[in-house]
Amino acid sequence: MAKVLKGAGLRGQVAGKTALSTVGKSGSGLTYRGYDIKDLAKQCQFEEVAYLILKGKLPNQQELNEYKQTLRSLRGLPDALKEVLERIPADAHPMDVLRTGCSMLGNLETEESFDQQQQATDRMLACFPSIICYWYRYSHDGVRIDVETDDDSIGAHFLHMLHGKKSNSLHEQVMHVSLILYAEHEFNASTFTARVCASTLSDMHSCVTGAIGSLRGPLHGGANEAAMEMIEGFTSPEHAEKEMLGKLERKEKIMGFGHAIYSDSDPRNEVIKTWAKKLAEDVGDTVLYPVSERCEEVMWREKKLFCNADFFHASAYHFMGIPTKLFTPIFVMSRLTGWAAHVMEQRADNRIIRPSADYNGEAPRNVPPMAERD
Ligand SMILES: CC(=O)SCCNC(=O)CCNC(=O)[C@H](O)C(C)(C)COP(=O)(O)OP(=O)(O)OC[C@H]1O[C@@H](n2cnc3c(N)ncnc32)[C@H](O)[C@@H]1OP(=O)(O)O
Ligand SMILES: O=C([O-])CC(=O)C(=O)O
Repeated sequence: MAKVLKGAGLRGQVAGKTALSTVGKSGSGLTYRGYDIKDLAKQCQFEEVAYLILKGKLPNQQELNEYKQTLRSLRGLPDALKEVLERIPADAHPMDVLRTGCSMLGNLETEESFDQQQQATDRMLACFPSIICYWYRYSHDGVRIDVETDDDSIGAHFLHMLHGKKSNSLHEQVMHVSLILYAEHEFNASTFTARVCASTLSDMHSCVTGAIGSLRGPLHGGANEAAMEMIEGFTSPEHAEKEMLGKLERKEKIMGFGHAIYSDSDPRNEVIKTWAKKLAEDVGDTVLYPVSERCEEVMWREKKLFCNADFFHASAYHFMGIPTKLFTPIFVMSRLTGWAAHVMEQRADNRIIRPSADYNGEAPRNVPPMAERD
């Protein structure tokens, strides 16, 4: 494990301006364009929030209907992309599949000028669920699914393709909430990756491909999968408590806890936790939810570490029958809105992002001839 230097990781340094969200400001916790995340999760569908983040205002009913219709019309996949997906093995990680899928789409439907940035974004928003599920169902079940469903929302489209049947209204609602919660989060690692890429005046697909790679890691989006792998190994709250104490004793990192910006809670946790509880009741769970709650109690009691957005997402997704390895790709389906909006914001007022390094290597020296080297 690398040694963590004080002040490392650009912590606390302002790296640019954004009008998209505030994270960890006192009072409201997390806002998208001034709206509190809790109000958005209670009152809106994901497509409304995507519209807000990308276009700067909440849509009226007609604008929302038209936007959803546009997204529905963009769900299909080109044959060349399907061929690539069919060649990726079943044991590949779906984040790698999505990274390749995004990059391939950029070859087939290249963003030729920045005038096409909204179009390129809408296309990815509409077809990323198709990419994930087409590959997953082909490589795991051997079926070539129809990705052009008439489902109303992105979340329902995803669940329909994954399970081969329409989702129920509870699950569709949870998908709206989850996708809203994950949509945008200021200068997190994957968004910053996208902005650095955008600052070179690169294309939208390159920015998003890089961001997918950053989100994949367990210290960022990959934590929801790592949290699931941990909690499903616990058979009871008592067992969870014993194991968690052991992990803390051994100074192991516990995925789904802690945050680089929030200091005492992540406002998204309270929201997704409520829905995880509803889903637990819906499926009659008596283990996973109580185990998750006990993990939360132990971490707070022992270390004052709180659940971040990822922890209760794990059990919520699990109760909806979503395979663990598809958890982080769902994060992508949502965060794409934030990434693309940041790329647009960067392009609108750009200077190449190029920080300086504090050199701590060798002093200047001569290149020795080959015969004199060790
Ligand atoms: C949607 C998202 O991306 S949310 C983040 C998802 N990631 C995770 O859940 C991974 C687990 N969490 C972590 O690794 C970290 O908390 C991060 C990466 C989120 C933030 O990292 P940092 O800002 O460097 O953490 P921070 O400086 O607050 O850590 C303070 C101390 O708490 C410890 N700590 C922080 N998180 C954890 C954790 N999850 N488990 C155990 N200890 C932890 C650190 O080791 C550190 O201890 P030390 O001072 O003895 O070295
Ligand atoms: O902001 C961060 O560092 C990580 C995070 O919670 C997110 O990207 O949603």
